[in-house]
Amino acid sequence: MSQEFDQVEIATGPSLISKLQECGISATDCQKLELAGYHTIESVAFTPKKHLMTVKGISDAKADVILQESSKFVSMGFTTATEVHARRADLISVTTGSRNLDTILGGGIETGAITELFGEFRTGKSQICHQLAVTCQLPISMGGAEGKCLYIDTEGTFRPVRILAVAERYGLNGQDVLDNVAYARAYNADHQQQLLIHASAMMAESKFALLIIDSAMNLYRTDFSGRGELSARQMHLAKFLRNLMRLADEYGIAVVITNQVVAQVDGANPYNPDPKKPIGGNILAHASTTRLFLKKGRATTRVAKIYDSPCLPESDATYNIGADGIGDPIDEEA
Ligand SMILES: Nc1ncnc2c1ncn2[C@@H]1O[C@H](COP(=O)(O)OP(=O)(O)OP(=O)(O)O)[C@@H](O)[C@H]1O
Repeated sequence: MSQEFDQVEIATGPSLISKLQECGISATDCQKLELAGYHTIESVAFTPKKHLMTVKGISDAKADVILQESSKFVSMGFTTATEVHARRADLISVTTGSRNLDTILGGGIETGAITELFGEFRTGKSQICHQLAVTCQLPISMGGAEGKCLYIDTEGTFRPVRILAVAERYGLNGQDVLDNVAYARAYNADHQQQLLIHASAMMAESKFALLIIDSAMNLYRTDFSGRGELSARQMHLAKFLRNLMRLADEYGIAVVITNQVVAQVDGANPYNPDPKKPIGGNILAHASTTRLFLKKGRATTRVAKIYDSPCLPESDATYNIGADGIGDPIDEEA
């Protein structure tokens, strides 16, 4: 099975910013946009004018022309619900490796959206990320999305050997699979943000199907401390999440972020002896399309619960963390 995605032509995907030159936007202006992280016409079309004007060398009048020309390439008006329904039926999902988990997720991890995995330590958040880094490369018929993976690690827990173990399970060439995972370690919240600009440039060049941030909040917890910095932290986080959403929209990739939990002290349910809630507040809650709460189960099993989704019911699934990645509990597999 070939794992070469570089040669894949993106026929219906995003249009490169240089294409704006065909409508009279100068090469220099296209370069300025690229330097500011706008690599596709879609990214420009989805940006508010006031943000475009913050790009060095782009004046009020220029921003107007650029937005006007960009809008000709991107459909941004009304459409019928029938068309939306048909488009959603074609949506590709990436398998988690566990049939139980895929079922409650409506088929797997949705592309073009943000999925948040949150839970205590050792619940398998990073293991699921490693699993998805492989399965996103599978053919669509096998539950994949036929694209590469971009992995941003903020905790230093990325282990290529786990990728190799999962690749072997699916009969893929380990070396090819590793070559299709672009890895970066983020060292602080600014760097984490900056990496998204590189990510956007890479996605414009070749076909990526998945972006992982493991974990999204870790550096925010260390870089911003106390209530005094809460507002600055949330503003920084909001910008980061907006950029993540932009990438999901623009390139149709699946974005998976992991998150930690804290004990819930205020407004806790008296019937729940050990209430936990994800960190990041409302800003993170609203940015994630689907939130999955992971809990420990018996031995190597774990329980996932849909916590918040626009169209999935609240339901539970049990999965297993094995040597070859995520699967269903062993007795069920048999
Ligand atoms: N090679 C392996 N074979 C089987 N199980 C493994 C293997 N490597 C790790 N695990 C299991 O995966 C679990 C850890 O999962 P993971 O690191 O994904 O947790 P996490 O939720 O990301 O935790 P944290 O918040 O600490 O990062 C442990 O229970 C560990 O036993």
